[in-house]
Amino acid sequence: MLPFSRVTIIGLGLIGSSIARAVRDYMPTVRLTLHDADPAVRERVRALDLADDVADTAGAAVIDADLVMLCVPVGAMGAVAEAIAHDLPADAIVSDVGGSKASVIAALREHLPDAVIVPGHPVAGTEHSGPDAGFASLFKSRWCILTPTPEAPEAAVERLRAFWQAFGAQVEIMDPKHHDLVLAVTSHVPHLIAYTIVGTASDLEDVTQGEVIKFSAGGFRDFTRIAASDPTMWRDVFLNNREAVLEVLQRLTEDLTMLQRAIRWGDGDTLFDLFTRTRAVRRSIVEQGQDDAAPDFGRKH
Ligand SMILES: NC(=O)c1ccc[n+]([C@@H]2O[C@H](COP(=O)([O-])OP(=O)(O)OC[C@H]3O[C@@H](n4cnc5c(N)ncnc54)[C@H](O)[C@@H]3O)[C@@H](O)[C@H]2O)c1
Ligand SMILES: O=C(O)C(=O)C[C@]1(C(=O)O)C=C[C@@H](O)C=C1
Repeated sequence: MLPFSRVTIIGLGLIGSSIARAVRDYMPTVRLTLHDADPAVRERVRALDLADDVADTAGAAVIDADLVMLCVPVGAMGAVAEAIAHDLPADAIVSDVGGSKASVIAALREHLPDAVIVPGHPVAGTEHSGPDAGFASLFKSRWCILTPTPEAPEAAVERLRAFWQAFGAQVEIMDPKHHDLVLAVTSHVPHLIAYTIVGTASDLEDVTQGEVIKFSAGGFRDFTRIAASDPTMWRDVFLNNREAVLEVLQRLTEDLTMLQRAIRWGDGDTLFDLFTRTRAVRRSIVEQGQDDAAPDFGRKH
């Protein structure tokens, strides 16, 4: 049995269009309605034939939905919730895919005080954005974290679990604040480091007359992939997960200072011990089959 029969997706970039494609592939009988605030995106989505209907307003998109999935940048979640509040059916479940959770939950709750809300976050993505970047297999063998509020009925959480599992995702339930701390460590601060190192190298390019970019080796290239990620999405993530990101950054700064001291004083043991420990972390990830660094992240299979 399908968990939902009338799905609406709002926001049709990488994640929204990937979910639309996955619904088409894995749940072909579901009635799928889409909406994006950008008329050019709506036009493109119509041309790609991703849905039964592409609505011009958020309200019209949700009118008969049993699942409404919000796939906009986290800073826009509140505005979308406000835009659908009047037309949302009383028995519809509202979910989202935002990369931070506590502030999104507060924004959704403010505008939809009586709705059933089951927030989520598929931990899967690429550095690309827009409706052409999506692909149906994006969520296969990846985690999707659900962060339901205490008042969310268990049956609603289970329907969301079934929805993501149908796309091949593994579902984990987590407290929203804990989610925000974990993702600050595993995703948000790593992105900030990539943005920083690529920015610094680009500034240094003037000094080295282009050689930093020209002779960039594999390590730097890997950072440039991450640093090409969508500026709006990531601006919103940092503004909306401020506390957890600042906490992790404080710890990182202390560790960097410790490494700086080790290099200054020729303390090779400290460097060697750290690099040995981090190599073991990488090897255990690979052994657990979670290494997806090798494939092309822009893959469309
Ligand atoms: N990109 C990733 O790797 C990734 C992974 C997991 C979760 N997420 C989350 O998914 C969400 C979307 O990210 P994305 O990568 O698909 O972004 P994207 O830039 O590819 O697409 C976002 C879309 O939302 C639309 N939009 C913006 N404001 C809107 C509004 N008020 N009403 C309707 N549409 C609006 C934009 O026009 C755009 O088409 C974000 O919350 C992000 O944190 C992203
Ligand atoms: O692989 C990438 O390009 C990603 O950045 C994906 C990634 C991540 O950091 O793992 C990015 C943001 C998300 O909210 C979830 C997944």
